[in-house]
Amino acid sequence: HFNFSQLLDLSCVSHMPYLVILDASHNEISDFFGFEPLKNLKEVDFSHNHMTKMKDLSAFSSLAKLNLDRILTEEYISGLEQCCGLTHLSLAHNKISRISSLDRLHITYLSLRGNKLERIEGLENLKSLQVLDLSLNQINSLCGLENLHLLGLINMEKNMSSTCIKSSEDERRTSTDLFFCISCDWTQEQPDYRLSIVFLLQHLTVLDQEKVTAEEKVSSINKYDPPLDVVAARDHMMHLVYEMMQPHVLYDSTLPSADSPYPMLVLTGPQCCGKRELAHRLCQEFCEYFAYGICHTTRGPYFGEENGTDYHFVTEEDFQNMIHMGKFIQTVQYGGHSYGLTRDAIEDVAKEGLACCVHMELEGVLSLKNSYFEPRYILLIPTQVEQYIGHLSSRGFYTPAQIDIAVSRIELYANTNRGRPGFFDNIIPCGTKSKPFVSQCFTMVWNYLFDINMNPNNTNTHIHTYSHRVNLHQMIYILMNMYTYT
Ligand SMILES: Nc1ncnc2c1ncn2[C@@H]1O[C@H](COP(=O)(O)OP(=O)(O)OP(=O)(O)O)[C@@H](O)[C@H]1O
Repeated sequence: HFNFSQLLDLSCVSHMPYLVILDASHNEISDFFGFEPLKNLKEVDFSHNHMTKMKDLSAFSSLAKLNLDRILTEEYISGLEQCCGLTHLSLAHNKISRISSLDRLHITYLSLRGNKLERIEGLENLKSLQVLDLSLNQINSLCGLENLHLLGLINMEKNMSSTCIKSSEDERRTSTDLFFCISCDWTQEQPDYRLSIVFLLQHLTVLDQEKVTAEEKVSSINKYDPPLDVVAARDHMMHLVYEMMQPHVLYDSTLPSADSPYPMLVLTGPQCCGKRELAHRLCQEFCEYFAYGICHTTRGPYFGEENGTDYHFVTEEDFQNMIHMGKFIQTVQYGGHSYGLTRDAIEDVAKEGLACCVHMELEGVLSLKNSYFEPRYILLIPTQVEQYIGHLSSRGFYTPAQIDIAVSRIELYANTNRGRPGFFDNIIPCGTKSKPFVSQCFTMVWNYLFDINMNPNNTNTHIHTYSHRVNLHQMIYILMNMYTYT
């Protein structure tokens, strides 16, 4: 183990074939002349020297650790790609503006601190990389690190302050896309600085020399890609708080009584699976039991839609005002628009002595499940994807991207049903080849109810003798169960 000082050349060590560790740091070495590669050399520290030209390193194939910090030269990485045993490489405080020729190495530790890097490139194939120091550069994006799954320690201190990544409207964010769509500022004073990096590099254990805590990991996920339950809990909490800030109003028709909650039916499933049409038809055909709960939306009406029938169409500003006035029970963002169900919409139906029937996406269901309402939930799930795509396309409203989102959400519903038994009270698989979704579902519902009401021999007629709420519950119960038998 040699340590020199004021050394000018390395010829003296060329004749030490068994040398394993060479520390030639902090000298005056400016060239490699006369230094022949040593077969057993494992660790070399050439840092803090004055080389203007680096020797071709291709002959140093046995090297495992190489320190080339502060050697003040620009073109020194030559033949590094041949050092296939290299695991630790330090190139700090040089003038590197581009990373190259490292991609075939199995490096686990890499320091590029204090260089002139503006972007991270050439590291994407360093799959074994565990520790990376990129501090003191001018980097403004983490793009290029997204596939380094073993990266546990990173130092990004003192990089350029600029907004690196623009936010995206696209809801289908893959983890790679997220590298582009999280808006973060690299100044460490920014509150989101750590969270955004911890989120993007989820295997990190140390960031900027500070341990990444479990709390930070959870907060970063909740911030940038929150699970649906978290979104729903926040939505519920927000509406609850705004409602509490308003003068107290007693919604007597929808308050749960001691023995039974207000009866409500929620049809859920991916966009355009037929739930809206089915809800309307149920409310028309069984108008003595159900009425449609009209949601609010900020999207514009499609051709043929009427304000106050399909939705209350409102501006984003009005929608926000309604949120602040504590009007909503739940709201969701879907396809870039806001949708929400107000307490008044349900109360209007309840005042007529009817059960409220609404349709909504899964996020709405999750939020509603946090409230004191206890609806029954029916999931309508397309079983034939091609037919479902055809159905979406034939409406002519949706872009291919919107169709892709709707189709991908079939899996979300199926997974929720698989993973949470009892989450949906019933499931209607829709989409046989011969009949469109809604007619098929409706015919099943209608025939069954018609049979109960009209057939004098039917023992189920006792539903009419119960109290009104119980009747309504019974009706919903029947709806739930008939699919189990058909
Ligand atoms: N209050 C709400 N909460 C959650 N989801 C809602 C709410 N109101 C509507 N939705 C859902 O938002 C999605 C988009 O609604 P929109 O009316 O724009 O869709 P659509 O293309 O007409 O499809 P659909 O026929 O399913 O309504 C639909 O799946 C709808 O059920």
